[in-house]
Amino acid sequence: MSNLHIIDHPLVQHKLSLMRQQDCSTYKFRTLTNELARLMAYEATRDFPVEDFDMIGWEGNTIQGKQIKGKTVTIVPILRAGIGMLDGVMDMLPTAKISVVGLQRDEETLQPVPYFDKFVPKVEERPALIIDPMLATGGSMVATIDLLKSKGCKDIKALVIVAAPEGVKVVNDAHPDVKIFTAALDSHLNENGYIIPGLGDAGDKIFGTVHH
Ligand SMILES: O=P(O)(O)OC[C@H]1O[C@H](OP(=O)(O)OP(=O)(O)O)[C@H](O)[C@@H]1O
Ligand SMILES: O=c1cc[nH]c(=O)[nH]1
Ligand SMILES: [Mg+2]
Repeated sequence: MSNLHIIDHPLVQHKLSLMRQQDCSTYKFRTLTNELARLMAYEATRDFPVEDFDMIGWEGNTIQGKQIKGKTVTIVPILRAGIGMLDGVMDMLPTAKISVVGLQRDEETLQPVPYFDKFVPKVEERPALIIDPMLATGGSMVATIDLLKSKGCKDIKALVIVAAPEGVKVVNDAHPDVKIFTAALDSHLNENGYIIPGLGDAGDKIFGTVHH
């Protein structure tokens, strides 16, 4: 699986295991989602290009600094669950512009049903970082990448907390240029399209639309 990058940092793996536990509360799940998003954003931005620039240092002399090159990144949360990662990613990319895509997976067909999108100006000139905790069948991710490419985006990355092999293959086949960053490549999907071992329904856990 060529374009998959598993972030095996000890902090990431520790926090992910806490999220997998059955008694993880909404508060804990939400907090851990953001903590993981922060750490993973750090890794996913490792290959951002930098350029030198001249600046005035503390002595009043001209010194060389480094800055990220090109247009400011757009973060693309997939509603709802992607919102759970947004604060964490923005901690690392505080000037990012936010483009939003709303998709709801049909529980029977597992197909993503679009219900909202709003892109920032000049989205086609920006690197895009899609965020969603779950990559299951890959339908939602492919639909989001399709949308971004239809707007002219050329530099797209995906950041997911847990990925299923089925979904990684679907995304790689449809969009081999898109790098996927994940904390875990899990075993498989069950008959309802849930990732095993996975996290359960991430949107429900982040938004509290589930009973504990
Ligand atoms: O890879 P896929 O098979 O498309 O499944 C993954 C999608 O399903 C979940 O969202 P869901 O549709 O449940 O919406 P929610 O975030 O509002 O709960 C998840 O957050 C992904 O967006
Ligand atoms: O395992 C899964 C699959 C899709 N969406 C989720 O929230 N969890
Ligand atoms: Mg959900």
